Amino acid sequence: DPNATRLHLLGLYPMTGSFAGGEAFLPASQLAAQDVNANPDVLPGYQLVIKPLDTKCDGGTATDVMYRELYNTTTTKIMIIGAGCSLGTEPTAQASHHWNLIQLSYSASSPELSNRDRYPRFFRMFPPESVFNLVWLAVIKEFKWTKVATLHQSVDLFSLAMSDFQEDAKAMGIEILAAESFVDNPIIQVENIKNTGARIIMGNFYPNMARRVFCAAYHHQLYGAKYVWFVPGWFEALWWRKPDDSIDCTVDQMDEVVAHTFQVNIIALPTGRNKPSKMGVTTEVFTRRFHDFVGNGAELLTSYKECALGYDSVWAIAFALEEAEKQLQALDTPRSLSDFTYTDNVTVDILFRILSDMQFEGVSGPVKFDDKGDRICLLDLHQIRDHQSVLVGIVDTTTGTGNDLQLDGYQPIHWPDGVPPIDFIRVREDKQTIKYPIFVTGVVFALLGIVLACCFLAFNIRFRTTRVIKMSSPNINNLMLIGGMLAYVSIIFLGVDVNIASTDTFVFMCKVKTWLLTIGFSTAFGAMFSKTWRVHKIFTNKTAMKLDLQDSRLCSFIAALVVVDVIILSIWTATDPVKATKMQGTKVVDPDEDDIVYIPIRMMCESSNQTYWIGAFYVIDGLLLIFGAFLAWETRKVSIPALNDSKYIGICVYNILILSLIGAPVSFILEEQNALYVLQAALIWLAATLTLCVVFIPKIRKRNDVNPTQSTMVSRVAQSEGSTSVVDTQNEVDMQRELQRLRQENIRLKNKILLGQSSTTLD
Ligand SMILES: NCCCC(=O)O
Repeated sequence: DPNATRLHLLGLYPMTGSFAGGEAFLPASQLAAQDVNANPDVLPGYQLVIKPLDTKCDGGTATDVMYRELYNTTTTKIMIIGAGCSLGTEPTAQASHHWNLIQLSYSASSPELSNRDRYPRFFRMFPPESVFNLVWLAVIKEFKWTKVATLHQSVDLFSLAMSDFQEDAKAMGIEILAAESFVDNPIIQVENIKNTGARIIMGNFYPNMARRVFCAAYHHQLYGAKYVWFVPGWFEALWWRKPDDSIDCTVDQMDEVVAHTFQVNIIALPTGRNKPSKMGVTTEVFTRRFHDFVGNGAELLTSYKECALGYDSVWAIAFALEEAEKQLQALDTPRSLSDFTYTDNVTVDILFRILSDMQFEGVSGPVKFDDKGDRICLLDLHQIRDHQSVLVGIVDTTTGTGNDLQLDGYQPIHWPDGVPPIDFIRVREDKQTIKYPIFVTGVVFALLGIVLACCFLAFNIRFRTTRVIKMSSPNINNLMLIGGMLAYVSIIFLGVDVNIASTDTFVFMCKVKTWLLTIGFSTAFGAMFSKTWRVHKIFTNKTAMKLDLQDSRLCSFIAALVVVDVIILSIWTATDPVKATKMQGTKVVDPDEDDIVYIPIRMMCESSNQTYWIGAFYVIDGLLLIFGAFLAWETRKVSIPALNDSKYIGICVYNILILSLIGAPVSFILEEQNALYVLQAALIWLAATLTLCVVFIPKIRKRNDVNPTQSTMVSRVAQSEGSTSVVDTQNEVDMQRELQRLRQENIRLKNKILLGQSSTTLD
């Protein structure tokens, strides 16, 4: 109608950017405007004109183009249609109501846009993205999955939808194994998901980011029959095949990785629906007309089925304007749409009420907005197969009857393995116990050690009156051997685990082992060092007095060490008793079946503060070793091999230090029970055996040696030991007397000199 008044709509369409749906929504809107204008019964006397602007799916651009259009042009816009992309819709819808403009988006789906306080004049033909959670949850429920991971792009559209999903999933008892988000590079997040072992992954991102996600999934092997991916369904067709310089995956690789991915969308073009819309257009007719209207209509419609929402949006606007015109005419002071200005809050209120109550049959199905201005609609579930998106089920959210997934009557879901994959790798406990042959070997070595110690003991007793053995303090040597035997016995107790004993017996054995090892160490090294202490005392003695360093004195020293051990062990046992605890090792994936992961479980006997108790023993025994090393150093010049063990003590301390330095850190790292037992048993056995051999073998070899030049010292030590049986030859007695006489003479002369000096001074 050439006389018709033009009603200008400001159209915001994303023609490029993350979501370039404008290329389909714009022609669909223009087709609708053409149909409205051609229909004399709709909005008579008016003609709809859309002024399309490209938002580039970008908030800044959308705001800029809208402001310019509203400020700089002479034509007043009566409404805004768009934007198509939430990034452009949120800032424009937050501002447009200040011009008293109703804004109706055909596809923006950010849940943020449901906020009536921030977007008071906003409606949309598309539901909020979080609605798709209903389908996700329905599928999860259908296949009895209980563990999922989520991955989303950090923008309101996806963040809000995903946090709603996580809340609803948790309420349903579904565990979120990972909740990852990214800005523009999802590689680390994809790897994190892989590491959690998740198999069901819910993804929310724009199609350009989806390509990056799936390319990363390809590189991290997070795809295939064992994985299920969900992504939005409003991506353009074949979105994964679009040329994209930001990814390093070939088209074939992308085909492989997206196969069997699920996509969820609204049902924008219900198939087989012959019910004509209010405009008298069936889905089929719309499809045909769209093909005719646009050159590449078929391709566009395949890419963006939701463009039917662009068509219905313009019709909704036309119906609202038509009704508003009637209501404006009926006002006390009649007016019309052509009188609209940006300060007119009457018209906008009328339009708002009309749209809020609107209900009509569109080509996309029933059109109705809820109290937040969101579209209520049917949802569908598609699966990508052979580069096609195949409809496999629907969820009807319009009836409020439970939101169950309806799979009957649709293409069956294809599972590459024939069955739905499991939602998480199966975790099995791998009880780690010490193997019998290893334990038996430990027992045999321990017994061999005990036999060796018994042989040394027998030798010590048999030759206790022999000069060399007598000089080396046989009683104290016997204590050293007993200490060694306790250490050997501890090897047997160390190998008793829950495989061969009850848990109570295991805990008891564990305690006994600690007692044996601690007391054995103190006894053996206490004995060794006490002997050296005596040698040190004798050779640093500056007086002629006879030293009281009999064996009983040395035994008291050893007993004191043992008593300290017993006190600490008793307090430990009483206040912080060891208990059997299950220790989990590092998970190991079954090499033949990567759905199964084994967790090594070790039965450990531990107490809460055992680090401190063990630390106390490390300090005490460390000090003992330092003391021993000091004595060995101090007595290094005593040239009586039979008497002085300092060289051997040095070797023993060195052995213990080396074995401890190797053993302690390796024991912390080792998780495998058998390897740990072998290591600990071998270290105890080596420490005991080396110590006993280093001390006793030289004595066996030299048991018949007698060096007359050392007999005076021999005598002196023997005296200190309170012995009377060995050194009472006349020669030695004479030498002893002579030495004593010379010492006394020496002291007398020294005193005389000192007295002489004093009298001189006095003079
Ligand atoms: N319905 C999807 C459009 C994308 C967006 O809201 O940004």
